[in-house]
Order: sequence, then structure tokens, then C-alpha cells
Amino acid sequence: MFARSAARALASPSRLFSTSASRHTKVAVLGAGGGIGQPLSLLLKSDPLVSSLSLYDIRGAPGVAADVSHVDTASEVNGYAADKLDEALDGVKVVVIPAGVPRKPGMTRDDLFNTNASIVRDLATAVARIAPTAHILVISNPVNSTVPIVAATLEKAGVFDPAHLFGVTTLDVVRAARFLAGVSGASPNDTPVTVVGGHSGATIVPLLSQSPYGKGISGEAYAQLVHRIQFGGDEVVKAKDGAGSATLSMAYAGAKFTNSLLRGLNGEKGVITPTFVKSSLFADQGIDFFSTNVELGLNGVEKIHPIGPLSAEEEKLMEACLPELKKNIEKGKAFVA
Ligand SMILES: NC(=O)C1=CN([C@@H]2O[C@H](COP(=O)(O)OP(=O)(O)OC[C@H]3O[C@@H](n4cnc5c(N)ncnc54)[C@H](O)[C@@H]3O)[C@@H](O)[C@H]2O)C=CC1
Ligand SMILES: O=C([O-])CC(=O)C(=O)O
Repeated sequence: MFARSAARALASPSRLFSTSASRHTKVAVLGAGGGIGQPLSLLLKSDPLVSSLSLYDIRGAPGVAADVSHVDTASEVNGYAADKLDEALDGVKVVVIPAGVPRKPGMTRDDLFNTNASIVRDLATAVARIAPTAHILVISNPVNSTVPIVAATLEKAGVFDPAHLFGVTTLDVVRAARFLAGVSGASPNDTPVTVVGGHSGATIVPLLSQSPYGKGISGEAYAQLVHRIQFGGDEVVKAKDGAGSATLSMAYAGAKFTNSLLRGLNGEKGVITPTFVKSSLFADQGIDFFSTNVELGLNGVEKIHPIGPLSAEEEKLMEACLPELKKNIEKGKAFVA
């Protein structure tokens, strides 16, 4: 049963990847040897919009590259060891960063800051030097702080383009669709949810009132669904019991977002998905990064959509989100300053 459905999914990866465009792109994965990096590299090898994959890690990337390179798709794959970061970044248009440590039970994403802040800063410094116009997709946590760290690092180097920097919040969107499908009985294809804010606990704000299947959910069922979307990461951390956090669903989400960006870069119109970007939506409150629906286009961020109408419950979720998000962003900026 499993073998049959897995074979079908591999034979027809149409839900994950679109093939409408024809321009192909060189993509780097920094942290390619890790729990996310390995399956993400495999999925990107299957994306017809990727022409070349550059896999880098301080450990194990050449082995992952040798393995993934045998998959019978057109893209080239090269692996780069710890001292070969500059070569790994040569000529890349898109850089995906899942490098850094994951959570263990009892930790918050912010507890990862001390280790991951410098990893992300150093990788961003190299991107600024070798591939200054690349689009950078940040997966490493805490995303609410690591994205401002990358922005400030690029700014310091004089190469920051806000249209080229994305915090990957797609896993929240994937979870929201899946969990809403679970309670509504509909297919996840029909239950997309716009998730705004940031990527941790209370900063994750699902806008269920804007979804035909979500707007009727109320009371305890609503509270439980929102909690599950906000704390889905904890479910996985707990179940893995010390062996890390979400890797496979994150690889899926990372590949999905990368494909959306590549479609936009190829000129496809109407590619819209939430992502954590430099945004003026809440700048008057001192919050200059925010995730909301973003149209992706030839230059990356094409248009940042407003959050739209909120229910009374969502107003309250936003009230809890904004001060925490502000603190996370300021912490990231202060690290680079
Ligand atoms: N944005 C999101 O929705 C999600 C983010 N994450 C985050 O992704 C990150 C990675 O998670 P996992 O893959 O599970 O961790 P992992 O520990 O399995 O892999 C991390 C990889 O990064 C590599 N690495 C460390 N320093 C590096 C450097 N300076 N340059 C290149 N590579 C380096 C390690 O060698 C390792 O292979 C964590 O920070 C985790 O919290 C995880 C799930 C979802
Ligand atoms: O929970 C974690 O630490 C990893 C993560 O960001 C997620 O699964 O959403």
C-alpha cells in the first residue's frame, strides 16, 4: 500500500513542482548534510526548474552530492567540503540555508540564537562577497531573528536587496492546510490558509476567517486548531525525543517555496505565498519584517499583500504576535550592530 502510493508520488510530483516555465537556475543548499538539507537536496534534484545544485556543509556534503547526483533528472550536482564555501556559491542565483542546530525538547526556537546567529551571519557574509545578487531563503531558526541578521549583514556589505531575502515560513502554511483538512474533512488542496506574522509560537497567526473551510470553526475547536498550527513544531520535537525537529516536512516545505520562487523568477504570474520579508506593513510599530502573502516575480518580491480583514479572535492573536516579533527582530539586528 505504502509502496504503491510512494511510487505514485515519485512518478507524479505535480503537487510539489510546476513545470510551466523554461528558464533554469543554479541553486545552492548551505547545510546540505543535515536532517533538512539531505531530503531538501533530493527534492530540489527533482525540481525541473533547477539546472545545477551546489551542496555545501561543514560535514558530509560531497557524500550527499554523490548520492543525489545519481537521480535521473537533468540537473548537475556538486558537493563542497567545509573549506569550499566560495566555490559552492560561485554563480548561484538562489541560496537556501538550513544550516544550524535544531531544538531539543524543552527548548524554544530563541534558545538556538546563540549558536545559529553566527552561523547564519558568516554564511550571509560569504554570499554577500561571492553571490551578492542571489536570492536568499533562510530556514535556520529562529527565523524571526536570523532573517534580520542576514539583512543587516548584507546591508553592512552594501548589497542588501529586500526583494531578494525570504524567511521560509512555508511549513506553517503546509501544517495549517493539513490540520484544517483534518478537522473539516476536505482535501488539503482545498484548505489553504494564509498564515501571517513570524515563525514561532504566538508570532504564527493563521487567518482561518479568510478560509471558506476555516471561517465556520469556533469555540474549543478553533482554539485547538490555532494552537496546533502555532505549536506544530513542538509536536515533532517531542515525538523525536531529543533527535531533533521537523526535517522531512520542512524539506517538503522548503522545496515547495523554492519552486514558487523559481516560477516567479521565470516570469510566471500570480505566484503568491506567505513568506517573512522586509515589509512596511507594521513599520509604524517598529516592526520591519513580517510574513504575509507575497507575490513572487522576476525580481523576487513583486508585491506585498496586506493582511486583509481579521476576526475578533485574529485581532487578539495579532496583539500577542507583534510585541514578541518586535523583540525577536531587534535581537537579530543588535547581534550584527
Ligand atoms: N523554518 C522552519 O520552518 C524550520 C526551521 N528549522 C531549523 O533548520 C535548522 C536545521 O535543522 P536540521 O536540518 O534538523 O539540523 P541538523 O543538525 O540535522 O543539520 C544542520 C546542518 O547544518 C550544518 N552546519 C552547521 N554549521 C554550518 C555552517 N557554518 N555551514 C554549513 N553548514 C553548517 C551541520 O553540519 C548539519 O549538517 C535548525 O536551525 C532548525 O531549527 C527546522 C524546521 C523548520
Ligand atoms: O520546531 C522547531 O524547532 C522547528 C521548526 O521551526 C518547525 O518545525 O516549525
